[in-house]
Amino acid sequence: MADGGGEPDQLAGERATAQFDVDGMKVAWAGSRHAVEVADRMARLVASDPVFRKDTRTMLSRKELFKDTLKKAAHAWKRIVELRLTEEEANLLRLYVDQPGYVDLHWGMFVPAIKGQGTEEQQKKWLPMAYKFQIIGCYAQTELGHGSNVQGLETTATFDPSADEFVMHSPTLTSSKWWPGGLGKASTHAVVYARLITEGKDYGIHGFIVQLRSLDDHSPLPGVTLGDIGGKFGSGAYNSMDNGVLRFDHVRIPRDQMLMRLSQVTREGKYVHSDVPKQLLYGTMVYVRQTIVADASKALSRAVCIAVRYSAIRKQFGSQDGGPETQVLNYKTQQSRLFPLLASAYAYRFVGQWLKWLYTDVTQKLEAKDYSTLPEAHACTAGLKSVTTSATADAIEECRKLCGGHGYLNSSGLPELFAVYVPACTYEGDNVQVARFLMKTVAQVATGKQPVGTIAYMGNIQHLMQCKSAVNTAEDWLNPAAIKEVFEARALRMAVNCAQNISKAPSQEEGFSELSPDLLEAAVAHVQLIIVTKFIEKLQEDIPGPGVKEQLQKLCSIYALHLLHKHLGDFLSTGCITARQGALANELLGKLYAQVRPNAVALVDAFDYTDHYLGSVLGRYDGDVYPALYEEAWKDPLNETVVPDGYQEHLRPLLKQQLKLSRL
Ligand SMILES: CCCCCCCC/C=C\CCCC(=O)SCCNC(=O)CCNC(=O)[C@H](O)C(C)(C)COP(=O)(O)OP(=O)(O)OC[C@H]1O[C@@H](n2cnc3c(N)ncnc32)[C@H](O)[C@@H]1OP(=O)(O)O
Ligand SMILES: Cc1cc2nc3c(=O)[nH]c(=O)nc-3n(C[C@H](O)[C@H](O)[C@H](O)COP(=O)(O)OP(=O)(O)OC[C@H]3O[C@@H](n4cnc5c(N)ncnc54)[C@H](O)[C@@H]3O)c2cc1C
Repeated sequence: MADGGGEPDQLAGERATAQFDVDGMKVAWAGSRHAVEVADRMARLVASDPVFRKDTRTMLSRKELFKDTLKKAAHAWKRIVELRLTEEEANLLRLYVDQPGYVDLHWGMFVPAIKGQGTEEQQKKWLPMAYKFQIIGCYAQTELGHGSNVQGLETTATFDPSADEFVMHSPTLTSSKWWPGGLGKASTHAVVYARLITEGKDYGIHGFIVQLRSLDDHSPLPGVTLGDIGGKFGSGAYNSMDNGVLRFDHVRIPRDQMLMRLSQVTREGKYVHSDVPKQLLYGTMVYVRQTIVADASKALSRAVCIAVRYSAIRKQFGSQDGGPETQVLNYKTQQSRLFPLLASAYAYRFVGQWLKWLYTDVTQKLEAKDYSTLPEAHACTAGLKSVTTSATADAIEECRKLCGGHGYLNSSGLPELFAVYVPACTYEGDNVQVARFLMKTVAQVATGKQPVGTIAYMGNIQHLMQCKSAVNTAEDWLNPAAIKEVFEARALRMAVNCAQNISKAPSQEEGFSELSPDLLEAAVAHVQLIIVTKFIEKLQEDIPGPGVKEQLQKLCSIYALHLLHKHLGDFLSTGCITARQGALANELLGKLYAQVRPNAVALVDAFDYTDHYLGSVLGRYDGDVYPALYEEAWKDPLNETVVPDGYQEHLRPLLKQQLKLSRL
């Protein structure tokens, strides 16, 4: 036992009860043995480097934090170059540095925008500079007055044939670019989205590469107004990012800085649109949404890892005679709140891996001019992004509550994790854009067209509209086919209900508007079906390691059945299950929680996170929580002096005055 009552042995005991091979689970989580090895190596590289320390980050002022972010980004780049890291290694190194900054947008959006929307010539010119950090780029789309509605953007790019240049201009206050990460202080360039005007006609939104700052002294170029938009939610957290404001006053750029893969403006000013679908303009968003889904499982698994380990250490009640108290992880309520989140972390991990595959597949098809899978990719990325981010933000907050009072301390890591994570619900849109896609599919199914991919189940409409679940015992819910059938039936029936109600409206648009809350629920049901299905499909793969597949089967059942329990109203009102079957699902959930209990700590160990990356005294691998909490407290700047600053001015006179009054 450690000094002060911490119980490091407690976690060793927990690890000893695991009924599966943790190394095997690490492989299942990471995707391959190679992925485990690289991630482990990069995590340790970061953890052992003093420049990447982050334990006092929440105590820094905004300016100190931003400078620290610049230092870490530069140091990370130095290490990447010195060690000749591969792209995979470099991405992981940045992940483990774990501090949002301009590099995220440079690699995550600026480079992909040029790759996706630039011609070969433009890529040849700009990408080598971006790859070597000779220029730093951001993605400047959102404006003060327009975020979700991209077609409503006001910034103009007017072609001037006499000079062969575009004139970039911000005509109103609301047209100021507002929010782009990295824009405020770091970026030298941006991909700017603006209305293209040529020959007096407005051709809508297009992308342009614009230099913003001097490459000599970093000052804004003439006609460019730039700055940071101000402090954001939480101490530290996303304030390491310089989200910025940008205004143009008739700034000129050469014609060839319009991204011209989708459409071109000729030397004479003629607008030409190629045969590429115009929605490819939104391709960078599809790419980044796919990465945001993968990030959801990372953020969620971190929170769950902290909450599970701490719940195994923390003891409350249970002894009337001075004997040991009960680990809070043994309480059924703690399990019923925590284990669905543990299962969700695994579910999001696997759906994220699948989404990455889907994105790669679509990209290859696009190269071959096959655009058929683009609508599905758009619907899946937008839908999964929206559902996984909002569930993850809620889950991090739930993990904080599950850690009681100590979860509210910065040293728990949870407040910062929440504050950094929660904007993911907002950026890249919070609407589940999948609903229109579903309504189109329902209409197509009615004409006899057979849907494919994630909407293939809709082709089974005859069966799914009238089937009744055959579940008769709690254990029947362990059958993946039984789960899949009710999730498919629920999603389809909700979508068909919406389509029928829309058809009764005076016009389709009015129907869409009136029914948008129902459409959102139908979209969520469809997205949850995708996540459940991808988890089930994962279990059909060869998963080596004693007991690994069995644990994943339990987690898959927990993930699906907790959704069924949470959305019981949907399943009952659409007639997919009976109230008794709902109760049986809940009965099985209780049994599954008991089976996961001895494996819980090992299941979070399989995420393979270093203490540095977790950044939490409550989630420490060794479980030595109390001495660490105690030690952390003394690091607070308030404890630098025993008597606080301000005592002489504000406390002493007050206390003296009270003394005088009491003597009266
Ligand atoms: C190393 C990697 C690290 C990466 C980590 C990076 C993290 C960085 C952190 C933060 C980054 C944040 C960046 C941003 O926030 S950038 C700004 C994002 N902005 C948005 O998300 C705006 C949201 N709005 C939308 O998405 C809009 O709905 C819209 C799609 C733009 C609407 O456009 P529009 O009005 O033209 O379109 P419609 O809705 O009418 O749709 C027309 C048809 O097009 C189809 N569609 C829409 N989008 C797409 C797409 N992306 N791909 C394919 N098809 C698309 C749509 O379904 C309609 O089809 P239909 O057949 O019905 O006509
Ligand atoms: C931390 C952070 C980083 C960002 N980084 C970038 C960046 O790098 N580059 C960039 O260009 N942008 C960036 N953004 C901007 C971001 O993409 C937008 O904030 C986002 O797209 C939402 O737009 P909005 O803020 O205008 O919200 P709004 O669209 O004003 O949304 C407000 C509310 O209205 C609802 N709403 C909007 N339209 C509809 C509709 N048609 N039907 C129903 N409800 C609707 C929304 O759901 C929401 O509830 C960032 C934002 C944040 C918070």
